[in-house]
Amino acid sequence: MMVIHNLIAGYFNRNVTPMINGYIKRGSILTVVGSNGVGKSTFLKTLAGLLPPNSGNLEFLKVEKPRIIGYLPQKKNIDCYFPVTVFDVVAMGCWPRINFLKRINDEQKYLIWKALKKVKLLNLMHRCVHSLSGGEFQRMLFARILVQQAQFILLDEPLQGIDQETCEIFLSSINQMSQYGCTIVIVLHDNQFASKYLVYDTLLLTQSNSIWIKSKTNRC
Ligand SMILES: Nc1ncnc2c1ncn2[C@@H]1O[C@H](COP(=O)(O)OP(=O)(O)OP(=O)(O)O)[C@@H](O)[C@H]1O
Repeated sequence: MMVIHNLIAGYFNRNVTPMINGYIKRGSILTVVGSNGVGKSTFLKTLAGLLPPNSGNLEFLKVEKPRIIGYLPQKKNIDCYFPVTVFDVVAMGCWPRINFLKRINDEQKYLIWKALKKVKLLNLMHRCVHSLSGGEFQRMLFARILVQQAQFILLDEPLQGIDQETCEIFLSSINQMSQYGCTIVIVLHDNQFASKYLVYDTLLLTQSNSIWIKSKTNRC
């Protein structure tokens, strides 16, 4: 379980989010919603450890501290012109598990292949990432998450620019990962669609307040 205590996320000394208190149970799904600019991505980056909290703290119960955190950023935060292929980007999901000097083994290659198949990108695996469409790019990032097999997964608008069929594939994979015990936090603009596939709690952020809405289903 992650405990969030009096957390204010922001940049340098500029506070962005309101004060947030709550906890995220292992194996649960939390959606983060709110209007543009309210601090959803900033909150996610703070959970990922990419930004230090401006105040308050985040704490994992010791036994549950995840070794690997999976993070799917928004496309605008990624350099799409870096000369790498789709396979290379998805293979980065293996990096936390392999020695820097070692090559990817057959088991890991199979994992990458399975992830690319799941998101329907097998035919584009040797393409340079700068030539992908927005939706293909998002599918590639999701495949990397699948390969990572992290216990704590943070997804920043994973459904952005994705067609309905692919949304269903993503949401059912997210569901499966949570059933295997992964804890998942997802920033969404519209969580109505997701509610058809997932059972989740919601953190609603406003300029002045944060409201933690518990799921009606008692899942944990
Ligand atoms: N690197 C940064 N440095 C300073 N301020 C930033 C930085 N990134 C974002 N901000 C500001 O922080 C605020 C919250 O941004 P954030 O991206 O977290 O909002 P959001 O709720 O995810 O918005 P959206 O729904 O538009 O994606 C905005 O006012 C934004 O301009």
